[in-house]
Amino acid sequence: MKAGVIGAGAWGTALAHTLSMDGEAVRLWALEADVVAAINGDHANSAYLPGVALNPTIIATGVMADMADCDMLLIVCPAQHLRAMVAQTPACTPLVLCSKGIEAGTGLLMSEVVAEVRPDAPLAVLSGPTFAHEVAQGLPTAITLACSDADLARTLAARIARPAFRPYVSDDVIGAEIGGAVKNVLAIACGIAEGAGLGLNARASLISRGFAEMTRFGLARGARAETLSGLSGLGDLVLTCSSTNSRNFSLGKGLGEGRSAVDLLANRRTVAEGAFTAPVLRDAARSAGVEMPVAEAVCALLEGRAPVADIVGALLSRPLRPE
Ligand SMILES: NC(=O)C1=CN([C@@H]2O[C@H](COP(=O)(O)OP(=O)(O)OC[C@H]3O[C@@H](n4cnc5c(N)ncnc54)[C@H](O)[C@@H]3O)[C@@H](O)[C@H]2O)C=CC1
Ligand SMILES: O=C(CO)COP(=O)(O)O
Repeated sequence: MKAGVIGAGAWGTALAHTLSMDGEAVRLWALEADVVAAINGDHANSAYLPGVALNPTIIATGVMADMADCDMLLIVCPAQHLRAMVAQTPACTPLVLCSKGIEAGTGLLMSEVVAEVRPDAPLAVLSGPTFAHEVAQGLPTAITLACSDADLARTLAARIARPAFRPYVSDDVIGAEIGGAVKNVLAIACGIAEGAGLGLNARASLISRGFAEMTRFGLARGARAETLSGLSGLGDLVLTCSSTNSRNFSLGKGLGEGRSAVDLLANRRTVAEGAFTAPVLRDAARSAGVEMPVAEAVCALLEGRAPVADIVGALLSRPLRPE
């Protein structure tokens, strides 16, 4: 049996590379024929993960039926495509959800989408501080593997763990998902602060107040506080809010410099999930009665409703309140 990865963007490719490091066969499904050809022919994916010599035991395919003999499937497509992708996967294989986002139109987390599309599929969530290019280089990180079935969690953790890739098991699936989805929106906010030249104090304040928003929203959705302060929440928040290696942070930086979201998002091949999650998160928070002023501010800038200075000014002039 071999591991399967659905989605050959940066993260799917890095995961396939990591899982195949000991010569294990890994099957990688890619949407684009040129990506399939490059992985099989050149052992490279210059479109999404340039500069990495991929292990030759990764076999790419564009045919979903080829994934039927995999003993687990890591789902690593953009969140807004997860419903369509999961509907095509072979039945009864454990699914490990690696996408970070909330579905537009439904407000559903990825596990909730799978529960609709594939109600019988055993599922887990893999989420944490994992820039794809670092993981692909074999640099160390730790990550949350959340699954409501403790036996399956242990089995998957053992299957996925590598010397420099260390999963910690949790049974809080919702908590792990909310951390990964919300941190992308907050990374846009920190990028905005960077682009607008607001300084490192502003960034630290945004991380801290953003984490308070993540926690309020997570608790309202049934997440546990310790999951939100763990690898998939605070861990990934700190990573993504600190570096232009993050697509979300970079998008925010462009917004902070005064460029429009339409301009920044046009014709891009890679995904900045926070741009899609932000309005869904705002609406979900409003309907749950959860205050998320930083997420609201990100939406206002993405929608081009006011200049950066006005939006920052509005955030800073909110009524004073206890921490
Ligand atoms: N890049 C990273 O460091 C990490 C990314 N993730 C998450 O993994 C997910 C995938 O991100 P990346 O691998 O970075 O993608 P990417 O930004 O490198 O590439 C875009 C991906 O979207 C796919 N795509 C485009 N149109 C599609 C469609 N209509 N249907 C299905 N797939 C389509 C492309 O084939 C490609 O695989 C996202 O949810 C992201 O938040 C999670 C952890 C780390
Ligand atoms: O999720 C990530 C790291 O854990 C990647 O972040 P970006 O999608 O912002 O690049």
